[in-house]
Amino acid sequence: MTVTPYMPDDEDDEMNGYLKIDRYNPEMIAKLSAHYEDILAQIGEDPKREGLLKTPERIAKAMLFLTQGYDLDAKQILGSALFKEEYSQMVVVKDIEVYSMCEHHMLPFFGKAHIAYIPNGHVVGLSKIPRVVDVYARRLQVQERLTNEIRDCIQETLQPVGVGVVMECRHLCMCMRGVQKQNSVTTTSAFTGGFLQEKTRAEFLNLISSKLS
Ligand SMILES: Nc1nc2c(ncn2[C@@H]2O[C@H](COP(=O)(O)OP(=O)(O)OP(=O)(O)O)[C@@H](O)[C@H]2O)c(=O)[nH]1
Ligand SMILES: [Zn+2]
Repeated sequence: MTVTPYMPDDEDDEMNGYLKIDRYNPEMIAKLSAHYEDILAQIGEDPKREGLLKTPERIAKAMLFLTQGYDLDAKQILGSALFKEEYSQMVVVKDIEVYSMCEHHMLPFFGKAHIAYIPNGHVVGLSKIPRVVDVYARRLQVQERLTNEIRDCIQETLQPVGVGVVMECRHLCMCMRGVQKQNSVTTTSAFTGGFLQEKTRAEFLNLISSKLS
């Protein structure tokens, strides 16, 4: 079996050491592929039929991608782009797409994260906020822990006046199986510092509910 090693698609990633290429090494992919081949047989498929020949390897690569957060350091990523700046109002990055997998069924849950902080002498490079979301989302998760981990990472690294995180997700384990509710959305939130005050929290919630046309 030929295995193509994963390469970061962005030089910046490589330079910052975000991705440890070892995660995608051929030995690891081959080991995982063997397990998935076995699973295909166990569920009643024929792993030797043409359409499935490369499937174990594809799943192995997909799973390594979807769980790459275990090899990434969110605090290091966030801390790599802090800029001294006297801006003291709320910074909000909203509608960040989130794709994660629930730790109970390993089925996807997905939706949006809305994140705000009030700087305390430093601002962070904006792209680092969605990167932090991805680091924690690309692990086996529950939505509540994911929400708290994002909050704690920003609070501890940036030490801002406060952090607010709101997440809205659909869980496929509740849609495709089990209770089979297609439209339910779960909202979680986590706050620190200034966001524990009603006025600040209301400003954040108001900003994330407004639509840009
Ligand atoms: N709190 C929380 N629960 C989650 C999350 N993702 C999935 N779950 C729930 O985890 C629970 C696992 O419950 P179990 O009774 O052990 O598993 P189950 O028999 O598959 O449950 P059903 O989904 O009700 O069929 C289910 O209620 C899921 O809806 C999450 O992010 N947060
Ligand atoms: Zn689940």
